[in-house]
Amino acid sequence: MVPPDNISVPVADSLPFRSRFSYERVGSEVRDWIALLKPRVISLVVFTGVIGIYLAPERPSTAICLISILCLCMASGAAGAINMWYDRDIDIKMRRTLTRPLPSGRLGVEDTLVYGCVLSVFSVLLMWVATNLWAAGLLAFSIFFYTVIYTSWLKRSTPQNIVIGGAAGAFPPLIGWVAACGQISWFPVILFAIIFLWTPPHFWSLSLYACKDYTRAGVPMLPVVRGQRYTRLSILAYTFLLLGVTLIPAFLGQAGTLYFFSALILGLGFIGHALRLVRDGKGPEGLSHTGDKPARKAFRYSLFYLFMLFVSLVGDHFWFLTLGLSKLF
Ligand code: HEM
Ligand SMILES: CC(C)=CCC/C(C)=C/CC/C(C)=C/COP(=O)(O)OP(=O)(O)O
Repeated sequence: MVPPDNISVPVADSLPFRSRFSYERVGSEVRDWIALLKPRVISLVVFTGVIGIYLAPERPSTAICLISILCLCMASGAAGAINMWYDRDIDIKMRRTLTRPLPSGRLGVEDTLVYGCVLSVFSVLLMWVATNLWAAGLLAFSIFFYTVIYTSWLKRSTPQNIVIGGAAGAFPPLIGWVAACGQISWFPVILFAIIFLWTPPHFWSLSLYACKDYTRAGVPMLPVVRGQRYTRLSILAYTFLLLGVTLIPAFLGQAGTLYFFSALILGLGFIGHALRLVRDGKGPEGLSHTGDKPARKAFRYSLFYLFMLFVSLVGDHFWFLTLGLSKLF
């Protein structure tokens, strides 16, 4: 529509649509909306959920499996967006998070909250319609746990924040299992326990090299409150606990030889990284005397570890089903 002569319009608005439209701008805005979902975190979260679906005793139709995976993706992304909405005041103080869409002002604060809430509600309702009320309830609870219990309460109030808050990220295999078969058993509960115990060494490795960020933002992460040495020893303690718990499925006959040896080797590798962190903390106040490298390596290893551990569960399951080989114990 052509504006009447006596009304002045901003130059950009008076341009024809084609000149105002910029693929680059739209592209970077889409990238920002995706970044709000923490896509790389989603990839591992959803992977553990997929394994929960795969290992369940009953397998629903492919369509239901795909919808359940989509719901897990949307829910964990939505929780990530609400986390970024709530944390925008501290994200602006940390180098690692400064360039996120909200601290850098590229996306609107209210738009982000609406986006996170709409996706959350939609993912839970869709899970309910497509699978069952238990799976939808667990999905809703994990969003609540991550956004309300961890983000708005524990994260800023206690150095044990991620020990308790880690439960949120441990739910996906349980959710996948319940979505697939509508019931619960010990096996997915052990998978929950594995991710629950994996979260502290995963996060504390990162917090060792991001400690200055957390100090600046006033977030009471373990190395800020209890120091580097205590954090390094805590990582070591959790890697031992983790190794013990990962071997349980083999002892209970829920997994066999392939899984047992994979869990053992991967677990010893994690303990190795933790020991290196303890030995490395010989600088002043338990700081590393060789720089950030060992902590960065331990963090990267934590991601590789969880991925490979769940791959080995599937491999092991497949091995038994197709080759009929006997179990270890
Ligand atoms: C409350 C529990 C957890 C905390 C506090 C935590 C913390 C973090 C932090 C601070 C980062 C760095 C993110 C960044 O630089 O943007 C990160 C990265 C990551 N986390 Fe976690 N995490 C938790 C649970 C999990 C869970 C359960 C998973 C998956 C099963 C996971 C998977 C990942 C992945 C894949 C990355 C790498 C992302 C990248 O490369 O950008 N995390 N985590
Ligand atoms: C199904 C479902 C809802 C799953 C939730 C998955 C979940 C809890 C993942 C946790 C991932 C994560 C990066 C936490 C860090 O938050 P942070 O605020 O400490 O880290 P940041 O400083 O990078 O934002």
